[in-house]
Amino acid sequence: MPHITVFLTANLKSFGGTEGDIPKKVFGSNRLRFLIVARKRHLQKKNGKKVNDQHFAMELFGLLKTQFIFHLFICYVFLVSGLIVNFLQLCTLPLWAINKQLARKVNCRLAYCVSSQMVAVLEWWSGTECTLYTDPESYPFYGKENAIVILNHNFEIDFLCGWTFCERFGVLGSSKVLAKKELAYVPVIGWMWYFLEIVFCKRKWEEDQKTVAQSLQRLKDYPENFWFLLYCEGTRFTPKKHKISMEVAEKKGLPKLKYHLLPRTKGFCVTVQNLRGTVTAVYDSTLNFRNNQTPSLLGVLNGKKYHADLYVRRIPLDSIPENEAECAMWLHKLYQEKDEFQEKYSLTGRFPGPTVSPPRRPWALLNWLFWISLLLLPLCLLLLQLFNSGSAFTIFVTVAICIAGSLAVRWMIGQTEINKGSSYGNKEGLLNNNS
Ligand SMILES: CC/C=C\C/C=C\C/C=C\C/C=C\C/C=C\C/C=C\CCC(=O)SCCNC(=O)CCNC(=O)[C@H](O)C(C)(C)COP(=O)(O)OP(=O)(O)OC[C@H]1O[C@@H](n2cnc3c(N)ncnc32)[C@H](O)[C@@H]1OP(=O)(O)O
Ligand SMILES: CCCCCCCCCCCCCCCCCC(=O)OC[C@@H](O)COP(=O)(O)O
Repeated sequence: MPHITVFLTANLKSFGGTEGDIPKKVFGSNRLRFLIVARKRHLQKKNGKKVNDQHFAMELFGLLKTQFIFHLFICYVFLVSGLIVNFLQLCTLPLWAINKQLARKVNCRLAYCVSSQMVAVLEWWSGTECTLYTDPESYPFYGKENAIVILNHNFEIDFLCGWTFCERFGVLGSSKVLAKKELAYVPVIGWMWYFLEIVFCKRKWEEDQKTVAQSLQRLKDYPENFWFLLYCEGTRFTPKKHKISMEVAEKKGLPKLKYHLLPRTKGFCVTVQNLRGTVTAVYDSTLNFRNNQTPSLLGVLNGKKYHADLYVRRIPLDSIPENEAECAMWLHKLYQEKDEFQEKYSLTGRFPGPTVSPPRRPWALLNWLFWISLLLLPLCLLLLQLFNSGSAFTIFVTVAICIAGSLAVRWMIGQTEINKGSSYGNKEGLLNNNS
């Protein structure tokens, strides 16, 4: 109880209360009662109606979610559990030589332990909602076949929304992406991807041509259903990158796009070529957020609720041309259609067709709660022992480790931020550079 009182007092202003709301000589739970009454009065004034206890509890929970201490704890659980998973993945190395398919299955489950934590934070902590616009005839295929997913790349958490859909259709552990090589070095996620056989590229075609094709060939006998995600734009949308890519479009005689960068076609063509016979369809996916929201991972950590709309069209792989030039033109045409969908969304606030909200499954939450309960006790014991020891040196070292850990996670979160993105696509043609 005392810590809640301290917390509420510290946040009195953001709670809408004033110092005058709490009599000076009232302490403990009585002080808490005064604080709650002050907050309820503020909410009542704001909403113009009586505030019930449930509404008040939700408000309080919302405020708790913005507290840095909780973010630190979430990141601690993510980092430590992630490193444990990385270690376990390393232990599966001998298994690859004995039973490759079993090793792959084990690694899918281990990867799920990590990625589903981020999904749990999105779905259960921030309460973000995801609506799927799709043809009911395609729905039964989702999660039951291998597919190439094409997605627009405008949002900092678009990959996380993708993961949420993977989770809801049961392919989260096994799903793949054509990712830039830099991500392979990101602790936890990048290291985990190595064992998931994620396909990496340097975004230099001369070097990627061979390695990407080889990595794709390895997926031919993958033992689990997977979605292979391709961000054909190759980089995240910024006004500068858009302007340059439209100059390229003009030079190539292609129609201009308003909401997308000009797609890079080589990765798509090589993927279709190498996964023919392994995947059965392309899921053309267009993502947007309601009310022009610009979601971020920090927003999600702060408990901010977003509403994602995803429009998915299932296109059988057989209908995509085999010839490379035709395949490239097919992709350009697809992006012109995607641009029209975005235009309609910006005018009407919705995509075409019927909607469905595939339900959240409990597994991501259960996995997260498992790691929280496993790692909370050791943390408490460590902190207790530390402060009981009274050794200034030990306390200093622990604080230094905590600061280093926090900076590492902040750097990882930075990888998702568009303003810290690469300069790829900032310069036309051969002048591209990835730094
Ligand atoms: C039911 C539910 C359905 C769906 C649910 C949704 C999703 C869930 C699915 C799966 C989830 C799984 C995992 C997700 C988890 C995390 C993902 C995280 C992030 C990773 C993402 C990335 O890292 S994106 C970056 C890397 N990927 C790519 O770049 C892919 C696209 N790129 C290519 O294909 C490239 O061709 C390449 C990389 C293979 C090679 O790169 P290079 O630069 O060498 O490209 P090109 O040779 O193509 O470039 C030269 C050609 O491009 C023209 N050009 C030059 N300048 C520009 C410019 N500024 N804009 C556009 N085009 C330009 C140039 O003229 C050349 O043209 P050519 O005609 O000669 O080709
Ligand atoms: C449980 C929740 C804990 C949250 C705290 C932990 C945060 C850890 C975050 C790790 C995130 C690492 C995953 C990286 C995915 C980034 C996807 C992405 O969008 O990459 C950008 C590239 O496509 C293109 O790069 P640019 O050329 O635009 O530059």
